[in-house]
Amino acid sequence: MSTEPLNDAEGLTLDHITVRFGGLLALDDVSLRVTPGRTVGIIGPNGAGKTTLFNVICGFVAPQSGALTLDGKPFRPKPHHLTRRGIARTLQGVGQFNGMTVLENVLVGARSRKPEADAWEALDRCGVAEHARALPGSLPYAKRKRVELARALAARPRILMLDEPAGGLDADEIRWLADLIQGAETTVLLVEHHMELVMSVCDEILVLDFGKPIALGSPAEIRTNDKVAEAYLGAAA
Ligand SMILES: Nc1ncnc2c1ncn2[C@@H]1O[C@H](COP(=O)(O)OP(=O)(O)OP(=O)(O)O)[C@@H](O)[C@H]1O
Repeated sequence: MSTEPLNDAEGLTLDHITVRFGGLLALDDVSLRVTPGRTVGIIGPNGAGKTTLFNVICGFVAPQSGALTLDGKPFRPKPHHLTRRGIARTLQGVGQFNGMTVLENVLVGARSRKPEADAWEALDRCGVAEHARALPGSLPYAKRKRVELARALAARPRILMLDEPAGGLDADEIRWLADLIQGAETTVLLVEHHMELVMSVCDEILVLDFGKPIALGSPAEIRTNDKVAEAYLGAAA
């Protein structure tokens, strides 16, 4: 894996990121370039550092060393500025405000001068427009996951970060999700345990193990990588 300094190309780069929580090395010198339009998977066993990596990109966790760039410029992410910078993230689970309707929840994500139009378009795209006036808590789990996706899409992000979007979904819903990701006209960062989904939608996959990047490559390369088999796929088998 390359340890060359990353140049100032378009897109998001993480350059030698290290995060420690006390004595625990959660991310150990992780570099990644996310080129616009690509779908990049981040996989690894439980505790490998995937969520921490997402939290660094979102500004929830500040790395002890390393740097990020966005479109070639230094990027010091702040959670409340993310959508303004073109980044939207779904949360694990469903994470909605229960006192608000589905539409109101999705409007929280919308940022343009026409938030209603963006919210309705996102609801439509996720197949949940008919539930716009419902309270999220009245919907089945899979529909609530779609609402969570719609909330992120309503921001019209350039970079869509999906945190375990397949968790708790059945095979039909996962197929629908795969189609949505493949049809997305944005860069997608995907943290996911569902290997079939990751392998089918990603252009490139970063594998972490105990915070260390152990492989970076196409799905075919990752499938046949011995270190990955040992660290992750073997463990899941
Ligand atoms: N705020 C924190 N304080 C202390 N330790 C933390 C904190 N956040 C994460 N960790 C630890 O850092 C390591 C990486 O955690 P992280 O949640 O990033 O892993 P993950 O790959 O997302 O795991 P999972 O697949 O289970 O979600 C784990 O050992 C975790 O316990």
